[in-house]
Amino acid sequence: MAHFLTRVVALCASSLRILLLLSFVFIRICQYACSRVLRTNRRKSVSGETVLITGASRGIGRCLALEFAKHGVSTIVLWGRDEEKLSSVKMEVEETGKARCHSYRCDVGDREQVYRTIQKVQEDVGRITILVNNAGVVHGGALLATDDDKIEDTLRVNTLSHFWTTKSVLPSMLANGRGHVVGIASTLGLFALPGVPDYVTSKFSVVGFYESLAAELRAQDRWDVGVTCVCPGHTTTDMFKDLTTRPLSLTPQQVAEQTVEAVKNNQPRVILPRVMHLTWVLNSWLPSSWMRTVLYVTGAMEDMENFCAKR
Ligand SMILES: NC(=O)C1=CN([C@@H]2O[C@H](COP(=O)(O)OP(=O)(O)OC[C@H]3O[C@@H](n4cnc5c(N)ncnc54)[C@H](OP(=O)(O)O)[C@@H]3O)[C@@H](O)[C@H]2O)C=CC1
Ligand SMILES: CC1=C(/C=C/C(C)=C/C=C/C(C)=C/C=O)C(C)(C)CCC1
Repeated sequence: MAHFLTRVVALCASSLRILLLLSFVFIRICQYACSRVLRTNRRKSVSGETVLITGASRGIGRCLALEFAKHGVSTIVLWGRDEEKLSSVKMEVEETGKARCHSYRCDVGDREQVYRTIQKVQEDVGRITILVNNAGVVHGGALLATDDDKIEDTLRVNTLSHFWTTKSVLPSMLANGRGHVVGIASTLGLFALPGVPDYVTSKFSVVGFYESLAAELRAQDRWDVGVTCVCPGHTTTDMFKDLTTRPLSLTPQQVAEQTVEAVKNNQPRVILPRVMHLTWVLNSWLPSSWMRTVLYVTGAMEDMENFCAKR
């Protein structure tokens, strides 16, 4: 009898959650439709801004630099470790004839280097008005098979760097009443796949960082500094090149376009592709076995295991 009652209560709880979820989706759709019809989302221009992009020597960072140039920013500052690749991206930006471009070698995993390089940038170029924290690494490997040094490296580059760069540029943004901080997180900051525990942890932390940054600014009634956290799914760059490409995989160009669009719309969170919103909902609202089934059935679980096996 007790077992039967427990099952009934569990079923009622699940149904209630699904009902709440459907109402939430309905409200969100209405809210979106209203904002499109009434155009309440005020768009801002990025023209004349000075953008700093970390991890700009290739992949998403490179596309971001070219995309921001297309949208009329006046100056782009590129950071990375590979100076040859940085120079080549700098040339590509300059060839567009749309923005000035500077590049600096900086290992964002090294706090003192970040502080020194920011200071140099501010002396050479002036104040940064849009910061894009994009640099990232993945080592790959199950928890017990991953070296401690690699775990620390992932957290330093993927997460802690956002603290150091943001602490460096936020004071001037606040003093001037204008700015935007963007973080490139991941859908792996919303749900986990096996085999990359340090990467997943770093990305969940990045999502938390932007939530708390926005909360802190809004609590002080500061709406003049925008905060955007971008969570892309698998993107066809060097980073996850050993992962099976699927129809839902993104190109770095798509991620860059949606990121600039989100800055212009002052959007706090972007999940790409849009259908990935469902995974966030699944993961946070429904029993964990549902998400595991989706990951299993779609082959996502196996893809990541194969990716790790190639490392
Ligand atoms: N590819 C994907 O499937 C997805 C990627 N992302 C995220 O997008 C961001 C960009 O990734 P993506 O373009 O795909 O990756 P790439 O590997 O193509 O590029 C990574 C960039 O980060 C830079 N970087 C790495 N380590 C450091 C470091 N210690 N200091 C400074 N720069 C560093 C690299 O520059 P250099 O080698 O010159 O130092 C490079 O420019 C990352 O944060 C990643 O986690 C999110 C979702 C999906
Ligand atoms: C969950 C899920 C999928 C796979 C997602 C994957 C494989 C994401 C990988 C993300 C990466 C590599 C992020 C890096 O930061 C599919 C198959 C699209 C179908 C819908 C549900």
